[in-house]
Amino acid sequence: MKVTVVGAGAVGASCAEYIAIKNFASEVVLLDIKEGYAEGKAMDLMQTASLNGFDTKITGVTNDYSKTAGSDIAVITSGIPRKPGMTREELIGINAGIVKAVSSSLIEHSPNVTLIVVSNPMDTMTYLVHKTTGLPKNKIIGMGGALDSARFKYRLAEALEAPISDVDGMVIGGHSDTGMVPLTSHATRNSIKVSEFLSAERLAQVAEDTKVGGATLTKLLGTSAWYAPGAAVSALVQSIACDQKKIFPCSTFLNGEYDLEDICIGVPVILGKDGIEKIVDIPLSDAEKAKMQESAAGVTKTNGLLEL
Ligand SMILES: NC(=O)c1ccc[n+]([C@@H]2O[C@H](COP(=O)([O-])OP(=O)(O)OC[C@H]3O[C@@H](n4cnc5c(N)ncnc54)[C@H](O)[C@@H]3O)[C@@H](O)[C@H]2O)c1
Ligand SMILES: O=C(O)C[C@H](O)C(=O)O
Repeated sequence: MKVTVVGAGAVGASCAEYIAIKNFASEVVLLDIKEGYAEGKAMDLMQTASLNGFDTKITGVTNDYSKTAGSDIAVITSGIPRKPGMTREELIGINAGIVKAVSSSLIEHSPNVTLIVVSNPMDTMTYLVHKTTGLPKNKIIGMGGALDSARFKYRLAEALEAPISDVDGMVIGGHSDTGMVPLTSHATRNSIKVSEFLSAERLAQVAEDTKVGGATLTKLLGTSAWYAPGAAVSALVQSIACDQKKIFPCSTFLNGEYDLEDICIGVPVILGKDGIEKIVDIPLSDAEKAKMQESAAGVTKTNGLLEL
């Protein structure tokens, strides 16, 4: 199993590290445009192999796509992150050109690759890849919901004063400060609805804290987060590489599902060896349906800024 990660910055390196530590891929290629940067990150990571007990071979290259040839999965993290006070949508001007060029180069050398798009604004970047590459839609996956759901579980566990392993929950919709739809009515603590333990007000606070999870970290760190994003990407890569068929909310092209069309946005999917193997339709309340439509309107507005 060969995995390429484009962008050896904060998220790309974290993602490569988690993939290696989980020890399921034979090879990870890190590629960056900055001279020597990916080579340095790869060497540093390889020097953790004997300490962390993995055999994955990590190599770094400067913009040489021939070294990515034959990749089964590629992750696109190249582009700029936001600074405190910015929205993800403001990154479109620079990141659209980068994502378009990078996806085209990856596919040229690995025509059967499954692409995971991370660069922001992620739903729009996933749509861009869908519109410009000709890859089948099951092989184009936007990562956002897996991260947002992890943050939702963190906030739920905090409110419940429960261990995170006791908590389950999912966030669908657009990966934006206003567009996320945390499914509070579906969230559980060891199969008991969390509404049995938390007031409506406390649950609404959990949902709000979840939605601004990325912005909160960006304010604290001065740039956007990387550990949880890297871990979330590695979980998607593992589900595909090991054909685990796990359910994650991912941004995928919709053609009528969830009453939405011509958009990439986060919905639950089954991830296995064929990438997105199934979009899972779950019953939503009227309020959740309305939030999904509102979220989609926001993503569609951002998509309108693309030069396709
Ligand atoms: N979808 C999500 O959930 C999620 C989570 C975290 C970050 N992000 C996004 O991921 C992106 C990367 O974030 P980061 O914190 O790693 O940023 P970073 O600045 O640390 O790393 C980005 C890397 O991309 C490289 N790069 C730029 N143009 C390139 C090109 N054409 N080819 C190859 N490499 C190129 C840069 O040299 C840099 O090393 C940002 O757009 C950020 O908003 C998305
Ligand atoms: O918040 C960001 O800009 C980065 C990423 O989308 C995140 O949610 O951490």
